[in-house]
This record gives sequence, C-alpha cells and structure tokens, in this order.
Amino acid sequence: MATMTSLIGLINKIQRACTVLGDHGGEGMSLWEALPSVAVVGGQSSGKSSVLESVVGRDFLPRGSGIVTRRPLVLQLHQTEGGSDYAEFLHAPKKKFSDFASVRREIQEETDRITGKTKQISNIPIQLSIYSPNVVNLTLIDLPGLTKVAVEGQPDTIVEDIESMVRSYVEKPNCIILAISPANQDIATSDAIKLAREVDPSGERTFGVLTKLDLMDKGTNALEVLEGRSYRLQHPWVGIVNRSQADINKNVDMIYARRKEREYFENSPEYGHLASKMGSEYLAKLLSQHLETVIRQRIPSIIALINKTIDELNAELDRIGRPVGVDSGAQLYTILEMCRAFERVFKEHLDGGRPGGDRIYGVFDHQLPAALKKLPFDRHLSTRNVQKVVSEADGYQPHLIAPEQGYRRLIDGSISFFKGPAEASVDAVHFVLKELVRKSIAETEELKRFPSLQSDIATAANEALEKFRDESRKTVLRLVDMESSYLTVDFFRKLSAEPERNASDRNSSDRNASDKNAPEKNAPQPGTQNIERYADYHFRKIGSNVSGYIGMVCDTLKNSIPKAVVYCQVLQAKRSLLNQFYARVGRQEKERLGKMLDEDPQLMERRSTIAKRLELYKSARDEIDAVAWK
Ligand SMILES: Nc1nc2c(ncn2[C@@H]2O[C@H](COP(=O)(O)OP(=O)(O)OP(=O)(O)O)[C@@H](O)[C@H]2O)c(=O)[nH]1
Repeated sequence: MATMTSLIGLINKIQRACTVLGDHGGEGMSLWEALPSVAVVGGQSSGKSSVLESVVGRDFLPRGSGIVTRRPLVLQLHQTEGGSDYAEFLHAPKKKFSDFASVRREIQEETDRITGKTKQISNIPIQLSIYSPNVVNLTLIDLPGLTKVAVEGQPDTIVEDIESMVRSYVEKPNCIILAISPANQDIATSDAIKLAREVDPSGERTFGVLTKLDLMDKGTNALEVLEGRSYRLQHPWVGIVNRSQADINKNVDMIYARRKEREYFENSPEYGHLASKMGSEYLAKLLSQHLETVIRQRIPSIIALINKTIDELNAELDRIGRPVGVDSGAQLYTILEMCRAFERVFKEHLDGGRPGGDRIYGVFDHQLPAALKKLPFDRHLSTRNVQKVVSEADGYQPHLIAPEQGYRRLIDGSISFFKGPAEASVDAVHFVLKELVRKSIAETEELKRFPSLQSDIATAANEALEKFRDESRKTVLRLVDMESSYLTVDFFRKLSAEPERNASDRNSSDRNASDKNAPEKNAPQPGTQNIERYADYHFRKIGSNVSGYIGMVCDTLKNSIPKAVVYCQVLQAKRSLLNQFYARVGRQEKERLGKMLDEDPQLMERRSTIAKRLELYKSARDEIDAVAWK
C-alpha cells in the first residue's frame, strides 16, 4: 500500500512540475503525455461534476448554466493521515484554501484569467491539489462537458473546440477514460461512450460510470448496462447515485450523501447483489488501484523517455553553452578560455588555415613596390633641380671638384621620400590585422553567446594593434633615417674609378638606367669653349650618380621595410595581442567579470528553462528509481 501511495504521489509530483514548465501535452512526446492519468468525460449534465465531488467528498466545482468547465482541471487527490481538508492551486502555491466555496471561486476566476469572459475554452490546465483523510490518492482531469449546441455569447466553433480538446486528452494511450453517462438516457446516445468507443475500441482503458440511477423510470433498471451486456468494456461498470439538484440546493453534506448512496445500493432490490462494487467510494478505490497498476507498467517506458529527454537537453545545453559559474575563479577561467579560442582563430587566419593572412604579403609584393615606383625622383633629380640644390649648397664659393654638400643634400632629400611608402605599408598591414581581428571574433563559436566579451576583446585587440603600429612606424622611419645617417661610400668610390661615358646619351634622372659599369664616352672636355654644355653635363652626371645611389637604397628598403613591419606588427599580434588584456582581466573585480560575461537575455532564458527541465527530469528519474524497486 505504501508503494501505491508513493507511486501515485510520485506521478502527481511530476505532473505538477510539468505544468510549471508549461509541459501539458502538445507537440512531440512530452513527459506529461507519458504519465498515466484519468480524464473525466461526459455530456452536459451527465453528472460529471457530481461524480468528481463525490469522489473527493467535497463541494468545490463551479456550477451554472452553459459551459462552466472551460479549462481542464487537473485534480490531484492526496490522502492525509488526519487533520482537516485543504486545497492548493499550483498557480497560487503559498495559499491554503480550507474553505471550499473559495476553491470554487478561485477555479472560476482562474478560468477567466486565461479565457477572459468570452466563454472561450483553453487547453491550459488548472492544477488543484486536495489534501484530505477522506480521499484516495488519485489524479483526475475534469474536461469541458461535450455539448451539441453553442449558447448565447459562445463562438460557433465551441462544439468542435470542446470535442477536439477532450479528444486530445483521451486519445493518448496513457489516458484512462472515465466515461460518464446518465442512466435515465439511452446508453446508445451517450456522448462519453461514443467518444470512448472511437479512441479506445477494445475498451481496455475506459471505465464506464452510470449516474442518476435513482432517476430512472419506475419499473426500469440499468442491470443490462451495469452487468456489461449493453456495452462491453474490459473493466466493470460502476453505478452512482449523486446528490439531486434538491440536495444541492439544501446543501446536503457530501459525506452524508456518500452514506445515503451506500444505503441506496445495499437496500436496492435490483442492485443489492452488486452493492460492494457500486458507488463513488468504490469508484475512487477502483481507479486508484488501476492507476497504480498502469503506472507500474509504464515505468520502464517513462524512464526511457526521461533518459532520452535528458540526453537531448544535455546536447542542447552543449550547443548553446553551459552556464558559467558564479564565482570569480570560474568566470576568469571562462573569459580566458574564450580569449584563447579567439586567438586560435586569429592565428589560423595569419598562418593560412583561414584566408586573409595572404593580404599582408600582398602589401609587400604589390603595394609597397608600386608606391616606391611612383616616388618623384625624376623631378627631384632633374638637371635644373640638381643645379639649384648644388649651387645653394655651394654658397658664395662654387665647389672645386665634387660638390660634397650638394650630393648630401640631394641624397637626403631623395631618401626622405621613402617615408611615405614606409608608413603606408605600416598602415596597410594594420588594417589587414584589424580586419582579421574583426573576422576572428565573428568566427569564434564559443564567443557568440557573450556580446559584451566580444566587444571587450575587440577593443583590447585593436588597442594592442595601435601600439604595434606606432612601434612599427617608428622602426620603419628609423630604417629610412639610417639610410641618411651614413652613406655607402664604396658606391661613390666605384663611380669615380669608372671611365666616363657620354652624358648626352643618357637621361641622368632615370636611375633605372644608371648603369654604373657602362663606360661614358664623349664627355665634353673642360677647357673647351662650350662652358655651358659642360655645366649641363656636370649636373646631369651628379643627378645620375645620386639616382644610382637612391636606386640602391630603394632596393634595400624594399626588403627591410617588410621585415620591420612583420617583426613589429604581425609577430607581435601573433604573440601578444591580448597580453595587456590578460593582465587587466586578472585584476578585475568579480562584478566586472560578471558583466563581461553578460549574455543575450533570450539565450539565458532558454538555458535556464533547459536547466530547470533537466533538473525536473533528473529528479523524476531518481524518484522513480527509488520508488519503483521497493
Ligand atoms: N438525482 C440525481 N441527480 C443527479 C445525479 N447526478 C447528477 N445529478 C444532477 O444532475 C445535474 C447535473 O449534474 P452535474 O454534476 O452538474 O453534471 P455535469 O455533467 O457536471 O454538468 P455540466 O458541468 O453542466 O456539463 C445536477 O442538478 C445534479 O444534481 C444523480 O445521480 N442523481
């Protein structure tokens, strides 16, 4: 007996939890659907409410004309050792109702809360628990009465709506159908039996209940039905005598009514031989026992369903990410994990596992050479400009042999042009890296759930990139400056050792054509009349020499700028993009860490729903395990 109590109690508990989680049937196989339950069905005025109240031994259901029951009422009966009766609603958990008139009011109000005053129906159940020494452990679901016509103010579809709602309950294989039919009507016309026959043709989960035996015409009886000859079911029919309308009006006590019912059967000439198997008390016991048997049979499949659901929920949790611990250690750990995941993706971009890193090579291979080519050396080393610069450098005393100062000024001036392309390379690589950071953040799956952390990492990475850029810029400018600071003297020595060649054949400003080894022919000899021609040749030669030298510097820088940029920006980004961030996070207060891990509220809600479900399913499994093997 202890087992029976605990089994039904257990299912009650799981059912309540299902309702809290919004699981009351619906799409897919829910836990609710797997739980055996007893649904009460019958036509209007068949005596449904009376049967339920009589099983409970209490007056508590709303009465009135039209369709009073508009939401399923899940009635969980809990037998207590003693004490007075009380009721509790799941929607008002802390409130104990000991006055059953107020239970009735609450059912009415709660019905209206969902359906409004429109007389519509809703399939969201009201969950009511009644604790009493006078009940057996049993769960019954009261459904709207099957009706044939809509009344004033009800939508035309109400007849079908009710039928389909009732059907949605009774067609579930785990539903035990309590089919109520009045004895003063032909059983062949009973709405309850009609529906039961459809969904349970073999009659294995239908319990036939015949009410209003006392209202049958004199000289007739219901033995044909009660003995199972009119309509055969696997379970015996139970006859009931409820309170009449007059009794209800007189407020006849339910316990008294139960006694009267018992006496009715015991003293009945027709039903006396069936007396021990008639009446609402017997019905309650019969149902309770049956429910227990069914629950016991269903336990393996319930456990299987629970296990399957637990697996599914776990898989979903994995997909959306597990909840983060609340202590700062766990938070810090999560943040660092996320950072590492991001860094992995970022490195893959640079190293070629993912696209984008090749654009850095593009900067060195195309952008930098193209920019160098465009530098205005033609203008700077034109004969006129050379003459101007050299003359200015000479001052009042023109140079005697070679214009040392003039050379230096021309070279310095030319070299300073390299600063532009050098800085442009730094910036171009900076933007590639920045773009890769943006991409990597978007591609880091683990980070998707933490928008705040995403932007924190982006900010930190970009700050680091700025620093690397500054460093890189300084370095490349220094490379350029170094070229000015000390000239390669060998280059000029070699030049002066070369035989002269014809200056008029060549364009002195075309440094690409400055072939240091080609001998120059037909240089005008000083001392001839044509002084002007000599001067022109002289400056063109200087321009050509400088151009040759700058060409050499250009080749050097074309190679060394990429080295500096990669060293200062790319390698640093690979090695220490988030170093500053790590240091900062390590010093952060718990609250700030929590903020960094803020998630999308919808996701958090979904996770907490899953977590709650998971908890329910796990505890259900534990409890079933504990009870089932007793
Ligand atoms: N004499 C007598 N009257 C009964 C019996 N069962 C129900 N009644 C009366 O029949 C009427 C309808 O009973 P309810 O229990 O309200 O029937 P219901 O199926 O819940 O009705 P709706 O909720 O309106 O669909 C009430 O006046 C009851 O007093 C019975 O066994 N004997």
